[in-house]
Amino acid sequence: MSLDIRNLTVARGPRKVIDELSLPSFATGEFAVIAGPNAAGKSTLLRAIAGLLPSTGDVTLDGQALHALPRAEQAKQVGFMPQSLESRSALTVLDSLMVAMNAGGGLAGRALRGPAAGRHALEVLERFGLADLALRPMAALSGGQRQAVGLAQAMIRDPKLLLLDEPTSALDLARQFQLLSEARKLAREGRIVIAVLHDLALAAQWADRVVLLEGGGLRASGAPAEVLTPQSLSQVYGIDARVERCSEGRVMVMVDGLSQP
Ligand SMILES: Nc1ncnc2c1ncn2[C@@H]1O[C@H](COP(=O)(O)OP(=O)(O)OP(=O)(O)O)[C@@H](O)[C@H]1O
Repeated sequence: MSLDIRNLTVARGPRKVIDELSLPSFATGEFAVIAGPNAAGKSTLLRAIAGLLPSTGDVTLDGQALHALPRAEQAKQVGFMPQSLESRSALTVLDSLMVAMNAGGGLAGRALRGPAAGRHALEVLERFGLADLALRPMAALSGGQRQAVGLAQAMIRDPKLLLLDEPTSALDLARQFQLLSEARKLAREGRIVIAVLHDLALAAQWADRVVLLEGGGLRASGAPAEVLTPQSLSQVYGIDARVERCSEGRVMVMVDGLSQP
């Protein structure tokens, strides 16, 4: 399976935020991270791939034009975990998963309501270590708990393509580790997983590939050690940074200051 993005253009208001963007293909098993400064267009790109924002150009999954599929079919192929953590919902965590399961027509070939649906939702919560939260209202969760539930919601239909928008922003160090190792595992099981991350140390540690965006365009794409260099960080973020190479090909990024204008 591959995800191909060619000549993607996305406008927000009157302005083209992403203009004719093409990316190297993403392949099954891959965990890719999209990085870049604030307002680079990372969330816009992710939402456009998910079909949540109108776009022109080609987004194909396994050669199939993703956005030409009926909405329910798109929702089965693509799981999207949004950045926003707000929830005033009185729904329980378990109910919120059932809603996610049935949105856009539900899971193909499964009993969608009643005990079978509840069992499926519980299995997914168990997989992510969240079964204890099943009966808690969404509004009564901490930001980090809500973010962890967001991953379970995005995974409820077992999508082939999983898109995560800043999935670790509210998580403590242990849960960041847990979520990113889970994200990589989900990729290795036969999916494509793409996450927006600001933390370049986490990107370097976990990603197979880093896609660096700047001003809605592609600045670099490749293995973390190729993409995260002092030169590229200076050009894209305007920082003086050291990039240290550690064991297992990992890199560590240390920011010493802002580049001189
Ligand atoms: N709803 C909107 N209406 C108009 N412009 C928007 C809207 N949302 C985002 N934009 C603009 O689109 C551009 C890209 O925003 P986007 O949220 O995709 O960036 P980002 O790289 O995800 O940023 P951040 O790291 O700050 O979350 C920005 O210039 C932003 O102001």
